[in-house]
Amino acid sequence: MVNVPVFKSFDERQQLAKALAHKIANQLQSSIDTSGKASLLVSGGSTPLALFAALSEEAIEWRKVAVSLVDERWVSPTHPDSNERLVRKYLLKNRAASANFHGLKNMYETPEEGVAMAIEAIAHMQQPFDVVILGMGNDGHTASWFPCSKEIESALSSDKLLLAVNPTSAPNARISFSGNAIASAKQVYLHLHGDDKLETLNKALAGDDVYSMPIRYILQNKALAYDVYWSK
Ligand SMILES: O=C(O)[C@H](O)[C@@H](O)[C@H](O)[C@H](O)COP(=O)(O)O
Repeated sequence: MVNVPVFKSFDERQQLAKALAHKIANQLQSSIDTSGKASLLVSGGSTPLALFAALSEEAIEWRKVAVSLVDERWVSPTHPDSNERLVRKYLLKNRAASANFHGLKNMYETPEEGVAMAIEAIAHMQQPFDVVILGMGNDGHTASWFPCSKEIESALSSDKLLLAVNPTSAPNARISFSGNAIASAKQVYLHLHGDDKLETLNKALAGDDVYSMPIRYILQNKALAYDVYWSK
């Protein structure tokens, strides 16, 4: 089945946040109604904060939802750069406080040493993942698939769920779900704000080299159900 991505644009971030939160909540609840549970992977960064707040208010059976991160900076969960810290602060509150969060950071010094334990930490989440929320950098990275990293080829070809990535253009070593793991999801949302990200998206759509703009791995995947939600 070839997916025809939907592109939805909004004048206000809040409008996007409410609409996308409602859509995601409905998808999670319908998975719960069918299989008794649901799984959600979220990205970090600055874009998703309003979406997390809106999602946290959605009245679904959050105690049956497993939440983890598309990628994580290999820093303490209390560090300002931690995505776990961001999710605990902005998403896992209100009704979503009862969701089951599975962080990726563990006690190992490096993500290379910690990846096996991180895979164990998310092993019981329902797969394929029901919903994955991706952001994008203006270098065309998504997740931690950084074009500057030496691991970019394995990030997009590995059959492992998670791998360590060491970007040179962004702080912190990271751990990230692989291209295959994300592309197997039932639904992916690419969540973007601002004209700069729209310009980057159009540049990515106009070319085909996935290693220079890894977001293309998602955009070119005809079997993957992904929609783009963008606001000014
Ligand atoms: O850990 C991260 O930073 C994210 O997973 C990363 O892929 C993010 O989505 C983009 O870098 C966009 O970040 P902004 O939303 O801050 O522009």
